[in-house]
Amino acid sequence: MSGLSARVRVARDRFTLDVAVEVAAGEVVAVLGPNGSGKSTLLDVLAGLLLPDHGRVTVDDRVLTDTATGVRLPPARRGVGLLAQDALLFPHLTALANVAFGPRATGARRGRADEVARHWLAEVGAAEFADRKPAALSGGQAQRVALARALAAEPGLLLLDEPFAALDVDATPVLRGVVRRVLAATGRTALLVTHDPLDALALADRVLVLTDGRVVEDGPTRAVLSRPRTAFTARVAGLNLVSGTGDPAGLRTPDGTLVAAAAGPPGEPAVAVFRPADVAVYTSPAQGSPRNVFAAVVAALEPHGDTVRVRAAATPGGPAWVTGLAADLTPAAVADLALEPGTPVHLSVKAAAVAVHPAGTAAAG
Ligand SMILES: Nc1ncnc2c1ncn2[C@@H]1O[C@H](COP(=O)(O)OP(=O)(O)OP(=O)(O)O)[C@@H](O)[C@H]1O
Repeated sequence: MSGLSARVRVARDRFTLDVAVEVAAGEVVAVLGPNGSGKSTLLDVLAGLLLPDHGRVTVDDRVLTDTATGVRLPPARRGVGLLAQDALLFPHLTALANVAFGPRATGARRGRADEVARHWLAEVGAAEFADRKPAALSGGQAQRVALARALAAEPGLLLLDEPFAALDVDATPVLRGVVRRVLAATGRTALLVTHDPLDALALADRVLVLTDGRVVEDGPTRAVLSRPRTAFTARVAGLNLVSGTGDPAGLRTPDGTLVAAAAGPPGEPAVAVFRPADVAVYTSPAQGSPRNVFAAVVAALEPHGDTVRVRAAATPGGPAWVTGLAADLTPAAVADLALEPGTPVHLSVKAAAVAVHPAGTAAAG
């Protein structure tokens, strides 16, 4: 098929990556996953830096790796471009020469290579930096040049490995906008590894979630992030998620707790999802309209924009699914309640704020 088709198995002592990944021509797929889930291992295999134990990787029907037939094209001959966290430009070359390097290496004459480089520098809004060396570029400017360099090689597959992770907060949205525009304009097939759900929402058509070397979620970006099936996806999407079984009154957890909500799919695996902003925190049990109240202890207090995100942990002997739930409070409320790690609390969320979705078998994550 055109685009990327990869079946990859890499076995290590305590970790096995075993995935099949298809990215249609022109599609952008984001790969999310906890630390150690295998994202870098997957990218290394696609880039040709790591030979899988078993696997086959094709881009636009060209075989790049095939362990069955012994094919292993080296990184430079795969037609796979990489934009990493750091720009990794040649320090002694100008931005123009950095971008022209790829076309030169594949045989273009100097004048033609410079022309191609100027085109791509203009595409990423970096034309004015053409004569500067990397030391005279900001992080965001250097990343633009690195993106131009990756695109100048006309890669059949573009790998974006946490491309904004090393940038200032101000530079990230600007570069994200540049990447978005360029991906749309050039129709590149791309795989994006990121920790930021905003990157996935802004750039990717589809999201894959890796956990322990397996794909546990795969679907359109918005659907996966707004209807997460695993606790990890819910966490990155900034949502609370509780797994259990659908019930006419909401969701029943394995320990028998009812999470009240509009009806769930009766008897089927399901997840209850609610936003941290909809969770109230009390130091004594709350009363009132139909609401859920879960006993917990404060695990951590994290700054989160204008609010404080209260991370909860299970009470001793209490149900484990409470661990990781989040509530967003104002700093004043945190002070009023005298919350600190270890404080026993009650988390309260109205049934109307809880959505129950059918879940795949990965719901326990
Ligand atoms: N060179 C290596 N040799 C042995 N084990 C490794 C090596 N590189 C990674 N691992 C292990 O393989 C597993 C997957 O690691 P990988 O770096 O692919 O995860 P990741 O999802 O990219 O994580 P992160 O988000 O932290 O970058 C981990 O258990 C890791 O400790």
